[in-house]
Amino acid sequence: MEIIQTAIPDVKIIAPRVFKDERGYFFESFNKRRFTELVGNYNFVQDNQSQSTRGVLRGLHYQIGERAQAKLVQVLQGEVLDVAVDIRKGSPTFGKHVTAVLSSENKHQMLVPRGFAHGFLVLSDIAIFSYKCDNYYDASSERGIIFNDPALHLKWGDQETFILSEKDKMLPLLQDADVFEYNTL
Ligand SMILES: Cc1cn([C@H]2C[C@H](O)[C@@H](COP(=O)(O)OP(=O)(O)O[C@H]3O[C@H](C)C(=O)[C@H](O)[C@H]3O)O2)c(=O)[nH]c1=O
Repeated sequence: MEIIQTAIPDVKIIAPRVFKDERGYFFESFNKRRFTELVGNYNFVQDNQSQSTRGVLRGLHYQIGERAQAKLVQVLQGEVLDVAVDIRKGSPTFGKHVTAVLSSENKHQMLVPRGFAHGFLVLSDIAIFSYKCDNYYDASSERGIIFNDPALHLKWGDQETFILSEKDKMLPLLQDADVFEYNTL
């Protein structure tokens, strides 16, 4: 398992060690001891999975306050452009983002810490997205930021149109969104 640093120190890309043979491949998709050693001590309590078609954009989402979630995200089928935005007021990288192509091919995972908004755009016909959360879902704590907020300077590839939920179409700009205090996380 190799850890790839990103432009935001707390956001990590994890490249698992893949064993290939004539049958196919094997890799440890999560190993608590190794993960704690190389990334940090997370108590993941909930696994989520979603399936989406090409052009679907889910996000930018997060849970606020005590119900904030760190996420370890991966793609089981297909390919996505994954985005994490730092929304920790006081952070030296506030408003900055990390993007990474995650796919069933590269098997890369991204650790999205608490205090970040997260989203992804599906680049393949179908994508199955699977991720661990270190806090339970709480609908009342759900917040979001509109994916094309000009202040974020996000580049979603050459996609012209996006498929969003009605909820995601109405998300606020970062300037109007609930954010985190850097020194409370
Ligand atoms: C997130 C979540 C949702 N739900 C229910 C609530 C809705 O009735 C239904 C679909 O939820 P939603 O449209 O919010 O699903 P996504 O758009 O994939 O949301 C996720 O997408 C982005 C990329 C994220 O990072 C978040 O983890 C999460 O917000 O599942 C649950 O029952 N439990 C959950 O943990």
